Amino acid sequence: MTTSTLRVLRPAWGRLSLAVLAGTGAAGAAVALTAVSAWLISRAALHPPILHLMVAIVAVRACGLGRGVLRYLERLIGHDAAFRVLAGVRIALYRRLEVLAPAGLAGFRRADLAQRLAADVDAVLDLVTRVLLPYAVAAATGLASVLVIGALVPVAGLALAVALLVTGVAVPLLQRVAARRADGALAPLRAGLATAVVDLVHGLPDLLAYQRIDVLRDRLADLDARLTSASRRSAATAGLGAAVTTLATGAAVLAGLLAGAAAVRAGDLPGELLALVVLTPLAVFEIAAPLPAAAQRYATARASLCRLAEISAAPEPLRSGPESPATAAARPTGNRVPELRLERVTAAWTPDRVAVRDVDLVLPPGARVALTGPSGAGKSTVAALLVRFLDPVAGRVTLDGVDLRDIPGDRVREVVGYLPEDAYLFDTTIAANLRIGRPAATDAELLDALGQARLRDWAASLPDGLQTLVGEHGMALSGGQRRRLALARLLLTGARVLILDEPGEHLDDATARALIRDLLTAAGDRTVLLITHRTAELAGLREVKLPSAAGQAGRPALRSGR
Ligand SMILES: Nc1ncnc2c1ncn2[C@@H]1O[C@H](COP(=O)(O)OP(=O)(O)OP(=O)(O)O)[C@@H](O)[C@H]1O
Repeated sequence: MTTSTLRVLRPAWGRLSLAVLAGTGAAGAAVALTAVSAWLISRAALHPPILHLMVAIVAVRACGLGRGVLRYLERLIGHDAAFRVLAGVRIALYRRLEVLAPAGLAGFRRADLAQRLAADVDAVLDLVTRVLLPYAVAAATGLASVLVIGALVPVAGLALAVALLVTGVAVPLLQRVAARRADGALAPLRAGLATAVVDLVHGLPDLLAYQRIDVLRDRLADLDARLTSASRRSAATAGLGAAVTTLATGAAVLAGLLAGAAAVRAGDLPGELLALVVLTPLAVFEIAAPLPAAAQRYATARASLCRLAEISAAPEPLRSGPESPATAAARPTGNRVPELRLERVTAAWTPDRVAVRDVDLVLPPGARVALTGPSGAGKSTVAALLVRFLDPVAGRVTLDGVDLRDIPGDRVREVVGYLPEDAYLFDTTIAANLRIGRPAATDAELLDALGQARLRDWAASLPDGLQTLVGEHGMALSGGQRRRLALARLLLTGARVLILDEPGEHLDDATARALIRDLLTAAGDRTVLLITHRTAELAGLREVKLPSAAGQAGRPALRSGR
């Protein structure tokens, strides 16, 4: 097991040990049941007084009952431990996502990320219940059985030990060599397939319109073929493992029979113990048989853990650390509208590409500024810098003179609110979507915010009012209603600076103008930075223009907005 695997399991060691103990007890009871039964049948054939058999009869009953009870306990405790490990991994991962999003996740595709968060995390469950527990239980039971059989007939004990080593160690190693690439490729191939399917679902209308569905279908078919081939190779090695295990079982039983019979003939073993020596390996192999499959699952689970480790190892996009008391005291709180500044800021989402270069921008308290520029100039990047989704690689962003890098991101976003271009509406009610802005808001406050975004009459006209469901991505609403609802949510946050990224996008000119007018009115004394490329929306705003991306590369410094 790798150190990262051990680290994942660490929080549940106590419960895992208990589960191993119960599992070993259950497996031991199963083996003992076979062994004692074999002895009992043989001994009974000699018609001894019934009292000579009483202990064995009670032992058979105890083993039969104990096996069920201990097995139940193993399942209960083992799954409890597994779910605790799973919860720990999930929480750690979500905490990491919180730190990384959005800039640190730029290198991950969404469907792939979803696959990592779902299927790869679930692999942890397999690791505990189908790898660790079977191996630990089989090792303990196998060792005890080898010792008992070996004490009776050393050669039979040795044969059992060799057969168990073949099943539990040699076969998995051989399988690993044979299916190394296949097992490791399964998780990434599944993720690739998920990404392609999500692409297909999202792009279906366009592909149908262009009659190019074959493009994605071919890609899906190719991925599917590779996944099938990897699964087939993986299944073939699993089948081979099962065959070798069956052979090893047969060999151990045969060796037990031959060596046992020789021992009986030599007078070294009472005849009634021969059945025990011969049949016990069968019971042991029932416990050892799943080991090759467990080892194979370990290979898949390890690939999944590696994919999770990639998320943990992704570099943090923002400088983190505790906020100093001086910064906490200096940063604006309450209703005061602060000043925001970008000073010669250069920023990049990925190390190889600068998104904005040497940008200066001042947003005095209460300012109304329109940030314009051609597509790709970096307007949304400036917004991301102002809400500390991204830190500059050069220059600095300040809030009332305090460098944003010294203020935790969520504290910045209490003051600076952001309405992204594609503001997300959750598939729930209007009220629940609004309360993301202010969880404790009363219905009256929600209605007030809707009123500021000019949606109050519409909401009042709905049969379910605030409890109306907005549908997936807010699809039950019109484009304008979606934007206004997102604006109402932003207004609820109490942020004193509002960054609005293309709020009129995809709306007709008249609707867009009406929306901008309404939001500027709703903004009151707050600072507003409106990102737009529509000159129709500029009325009454001071314009700050970003040059094109090509222009920034050629001309390093941009001075504007003072
Ligand atoms: N979340 C992100 N992850 C990675 N790169 C990004 C991200 N957002 C923007 N970029 C990159 O930063 C550069 C500037 O893009 P940005 O979206 O800031 O420009 P823009 O002026 O807002 O464009 P548009 O008007 O088309 O929305 C582009 O090269 C873009 O690919």
